[in-house]
Amino acid sequence: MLSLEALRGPLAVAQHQLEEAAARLGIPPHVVDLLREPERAIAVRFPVRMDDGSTRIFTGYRVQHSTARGPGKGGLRFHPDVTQDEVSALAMWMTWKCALLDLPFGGAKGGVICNPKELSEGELERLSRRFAEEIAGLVGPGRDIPAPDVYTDERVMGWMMDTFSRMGGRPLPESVTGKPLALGGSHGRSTATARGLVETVKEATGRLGLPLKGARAVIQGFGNAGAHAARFLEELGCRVVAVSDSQAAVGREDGLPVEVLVAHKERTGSVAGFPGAEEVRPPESIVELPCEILIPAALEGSITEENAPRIQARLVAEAANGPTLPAADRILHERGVTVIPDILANAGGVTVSYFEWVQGLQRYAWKEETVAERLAEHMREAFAHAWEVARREGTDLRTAATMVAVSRVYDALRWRGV
Ligand SMILES: NC(=O)C1=CN([C@@H]2O[C@H](COP(=O)(O)OP(=O)(O)OC[C@H]3O[C@@H](n4cnc5c(N)ncnc54)[C@H](O)[C@@H]3O)[C@@H](O)[C@H]2O)C=CC1
Ligand SMILES: O=C(O)CCC(=O)C(=O)O
Repeated sequence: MLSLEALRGPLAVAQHQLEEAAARLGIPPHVVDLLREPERAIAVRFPVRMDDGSTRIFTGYRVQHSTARGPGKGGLRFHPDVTQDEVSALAMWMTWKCALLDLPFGGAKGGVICNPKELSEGELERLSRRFAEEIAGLVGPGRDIPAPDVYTDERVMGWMMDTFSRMGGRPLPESVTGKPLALGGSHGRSTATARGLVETVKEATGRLGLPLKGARAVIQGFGNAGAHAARFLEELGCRVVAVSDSQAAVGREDGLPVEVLVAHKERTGSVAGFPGAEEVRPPESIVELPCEILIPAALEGSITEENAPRIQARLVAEAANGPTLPAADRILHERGVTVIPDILANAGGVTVSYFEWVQGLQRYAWKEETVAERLAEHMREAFAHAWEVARREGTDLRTAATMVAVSRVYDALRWRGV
């Protein structure tokens, strides 16, 4: 058994979380053994013609961790550091997230090793379409439904849906979620992760007696999840005192004006050099700044045993998947810092993806208010359930949320005869 401090790789972290929950639930060893590794995984290597006439070879993965509760569901990441180990962990977290929210999905995830910032739009389109063709045998509306994740967006989802539809010989809006509205996307999907996150922050701060008005928020990662979270927290009266992206971190004691900062990032490609803000150095130390609410919204492993003792926030809401390593989790729990775990805090994205899939199957679009109301209701219910289990079992919220999820997956496996 590895010590908590040695658990750093995403799959080892996810397996540890599973084992912790399974031990408390008394799940039989063969079921834990089954769930420790993905059900199905493919690695593909494929050529893409570049604008200069050369051909480059890319590697990508699609991993289905579990389809016990329904078709695989999960995002697709384009990033230079993607590994099969990472994608497998992300797929396992998708299984728990969908089970916790009681969505009729299993868990899956995909990734392509590439740096989309260095690709032209044409190269990105050819890469997306070719990757879609390579994984088409494994995915599909009733088997596994991709969605956006880090450095992928509605454009990429549109190209993938078009590729699947051409291959299937008919429009297949239900094959991908996070699509543009014009292709059957859902109202509210682009802001869903952040809306869901903020709903859990409201639930947690209410129970902790922490007023949101005037609360200081620090956000690591200023993309889809992080920037929208900043917007919604500002609307609730929080001061967003620091944010970071892959290039820099900036802060301002009286609060950064979020809309102006978003426009600056759109114009320059980074939050770096935002007028009137101070630079935070090194950027990763942003998680240690004084604040009430810390939102990791970038990549895995940013909260470690080294920085956890210096974290000043009272509440950590994980927009990112896997940002807190197990040794850091223990330190934060002992220090009385509440962590809303990824599988709960960022589940708004997949919840609205589920709504989008249902709308695609029904060929019937819901109104924006319907999506918003149902999302808030799902998030509040999942939060209340995890909170209640944490109190009853005397655990942190991550263990409680994972216990709820693992017991639901176990239930499905038992009824399937496993
Ligand atoms: N987009 C979605 O619906 C969902 C996203 N998530 C998770 O949220 C996290 C962020 O995803 P998105 O916002 O969708 O991606 P995105 O591609 O829109 O944004 C990622 C942001 O993180 C920043 N970043 C990258 N490396 C960084 C670093 N080392 N330090 C600080 N910032 C860094 C980038 O500059 C960018 O601003 C990921 O962990 C993802 O898995 C979770 C659930 C749903
Ligand atoms: O919307 C989805 O299907 C999945 C989003 C995702 O990848 C995640 O929740 O980590």
